Amino acid sequence: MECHVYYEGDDDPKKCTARRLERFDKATLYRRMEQVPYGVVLNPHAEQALSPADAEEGLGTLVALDCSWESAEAASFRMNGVHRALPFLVAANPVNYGRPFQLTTVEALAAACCIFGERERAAELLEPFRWGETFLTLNEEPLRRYGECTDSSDVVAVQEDYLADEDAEPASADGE
Ligand SMILES: C[S@@+](CC[C@H](N)C(=O)[O-])C[C@H]1O[C@@H](n2cnc3c(N)ncnc32)[C@H](O)[C@@H]1O
Repeated sequence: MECHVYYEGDDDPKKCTARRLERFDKATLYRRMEQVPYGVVLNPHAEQALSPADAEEGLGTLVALDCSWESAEAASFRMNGVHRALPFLVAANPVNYGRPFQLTTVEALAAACCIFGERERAAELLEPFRWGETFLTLNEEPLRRYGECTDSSDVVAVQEDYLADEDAEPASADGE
């Protein structure tokens, strides 16, 4: 799976996972939008959830936008391709550990590889990050279940299980 990143460059360069991916030759970064190839665009604002059915649509290419979360509004995702949101998964990076949906660029690319059945590629992307393996272990079950789905509506149905657990947690804590 080829990994491409449109690099906005407005986030802390020391913590930027896309720059580290480029340094380790695991993804290609672009400073100009028109240079970014067509593919499955990982876009948290997309209406449809990513599923194994999208693997062929993207022609073996994944695209992410690396920018700060402040500037990651819907209008920033102008890349050419099939736009998909990742379903419920939690971050393992130290900045957002345990937070659902807001993944780093490398976590998002690795999650998409797993959903497309390319777990080895996911592990390879995460290898330069000390918390990389934790992302795969923390999300092992949902990633496996999403990867077994047929289409986006299946993925959303599986996601409901995890969202229901999230809702239940504060209620049980309060319910003493
Ligand atoms: C907003 S940037 C933040 C990058 C961070 N500065 C870093 O160093 O990795 C994260 C990118 O990963 C992808 N991404 C993260 N969470 C996602 C989700 N829930 N659905 C789809 N794409 C997601 C998007 O391309 C998003 O723009």
